[in-house]
Amino acid sequence: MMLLEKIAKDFSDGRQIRRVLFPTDLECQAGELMVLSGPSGSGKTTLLSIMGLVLSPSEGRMFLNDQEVTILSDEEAATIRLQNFGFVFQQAMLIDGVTILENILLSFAIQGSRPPADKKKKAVELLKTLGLEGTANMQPRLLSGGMKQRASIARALIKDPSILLCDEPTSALDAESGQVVMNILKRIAIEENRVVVVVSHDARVFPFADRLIKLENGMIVSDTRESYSEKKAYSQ
Ligand SMILES: Nc1ncnc2c1ncn2[C@@H]1O[C@H](COP(=O)(O)OP(=O)(O)OP(=O)(O)O)[C@@H](O)[C@H]1O
Repeated sequence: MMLLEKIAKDFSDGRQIRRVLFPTDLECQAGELMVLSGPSGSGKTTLLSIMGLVLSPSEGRMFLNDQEVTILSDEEAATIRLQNFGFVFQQAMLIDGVTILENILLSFAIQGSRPPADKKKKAVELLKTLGLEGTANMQPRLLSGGMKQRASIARALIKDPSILLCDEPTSALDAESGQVVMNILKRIAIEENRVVVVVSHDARVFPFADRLIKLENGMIVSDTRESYSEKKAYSQ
């Protein structure tokens, strides 16, 4: 589904060029939860940003459903991104002053179009599946951190993306809310057959991983696909 071939990234500070991601091969499959872990500065967010077509690699090729996306113009890449990707961040980043439902449908407003009626229905259904029934007309400030994060997952899923990329989705949450969020992300991967990639340095999310990848100094140092899910779940 998503294939990275020798993807590398260099950053320049104007004087020096520094390689922060060394040539990386990676294939991401639908139907499993992939966790990218590693110490601070190891290149997790850089890799996730390249996967989400937010950042261009310095070298290598990337394919999405057999289409090479590394040769696309910025505009074409943006279209592919809108069609295929959903993003969840450390902070839910909901807009205050508008309701949860309006937050979920915001991308349609940004594009200048009215949300189609079926999307409103879908947003309400998503809220229900995510345990947020009854919150559609509430303001974000009335929700707990965990509820806000679940609303941000609904926002990411409204366009039915085949790939969901999450950067530290539990690190602002308490253990219990983090567990709820990880269970949801795992279900989204397995039952809805999507690619779900979670960047986290939090060992408590590792038991949820179907595939656990560790990065160190811009390199994948381990890639394990074993039944972490049967091990101890997210706990204190
Ligand atoms: N825009 C940029 N310009 C220059 N250097 C950058 C830029 N973005 C990231 N870096 C550097 O690239 C390296 C990898 O950063 P990255 O954010 O991918 O690591 P990370 O593993 O996600 O870290 P953390 O867990 O702290 O978020 C770091 O040394 C960082 O300073």
